[in-house]
Amino acid sequence: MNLKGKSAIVTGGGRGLGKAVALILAKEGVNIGITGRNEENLKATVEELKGLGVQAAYAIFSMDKEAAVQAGIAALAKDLGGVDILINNAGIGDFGSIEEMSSETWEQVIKTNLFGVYYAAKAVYPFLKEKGAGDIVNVASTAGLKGGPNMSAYAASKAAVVSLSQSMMAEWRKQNIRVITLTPSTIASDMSIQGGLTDGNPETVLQPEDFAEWVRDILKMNRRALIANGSIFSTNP
Ligand SMILES: NC(=O)c1ccc[n+]([C@@H]2O[C@H](COP(=O)([O-])OP(=O)(O)OC[C@H]3O[C@@H](n4cnc5c(N)ncnc54)[C@H](O)[C@@H]3O)[C@@H](O)[C@H]2O)c1
Ligand SMILES: O=C(O)[C@H](O)[C@@H](O)[C@H](O)[C@H](O)CO
Repeated sequence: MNLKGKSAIVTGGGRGLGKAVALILAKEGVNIGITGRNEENLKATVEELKGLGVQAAYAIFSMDKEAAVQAGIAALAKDLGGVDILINNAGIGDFGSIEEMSSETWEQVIKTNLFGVYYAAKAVYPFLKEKGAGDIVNVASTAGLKGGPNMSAYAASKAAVVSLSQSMMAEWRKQNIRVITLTPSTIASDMSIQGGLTDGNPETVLQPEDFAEWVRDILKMNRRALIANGSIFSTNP
């Protein structure tokens, strides 16, 4: 794939997975616009990107505010002279039980992770349509394929992103726009450390142990559980 000279917008590109993807694309010669909320991170990342010899710019906005997402994406498209690729990566992981998590937090997770992905794709779409080609990568999670304990809002938001991507794919294929859904498992980042899924050491993933415990509990309930392709399906006995 020759990506040299293309332009990509990476939401949540100031740290974590988004920053890693932005750097990889920049090494391929892609001009990068990153978005986020922390100006210090964004500025430092833009300098790193420029150091790789590409154009780089940032925009600050919150993914849950449609008008702000639209204005921020339009500003980056102007800075970069167009957009070819959207990496729809920004998201929050707020982990907790259904019983204890406040409904406000639940709503905020859905708004950021689902509405945010929708707002950003919708804002980028006219630029890709005009070019007659483009790529949108929506970052979901394995959590969206199966759900799990203490992640009801997060998993529901990511399941919806999987479905939303399929609708985008179906609607926009005629405009030659590819829509790709990523469903990563646990990766050491600020989000997974704060969520108690890892301890920051790339070798240590804590969450699968909880998850295995959950599977054992399902089995104890005398339900049949089938594990396939990283997903768990349980059926009533
Ligand atoms: N780390 C993992 O194990 C893992 C696994 C699967 C999927 N993911 C997904 O990968 C993506 C990146 O996560 P990460 O692990 O790098 O976490 P992270 O917390 O380091 O990065 C998240 C980024 O999203 C931005 N963001 C969050 N809420 C925002 C908002 N309201 N407005 C604007 N920007 C906002 C943050 O500023 C940050 O840059 C997320 O969508 C996450 O759900 C992560
Ligand atoms: O941040 C994430 O999205 C999480 O890491 C999930 O992907 C879990 O790791 C998954 O549910 C494994 O059981």
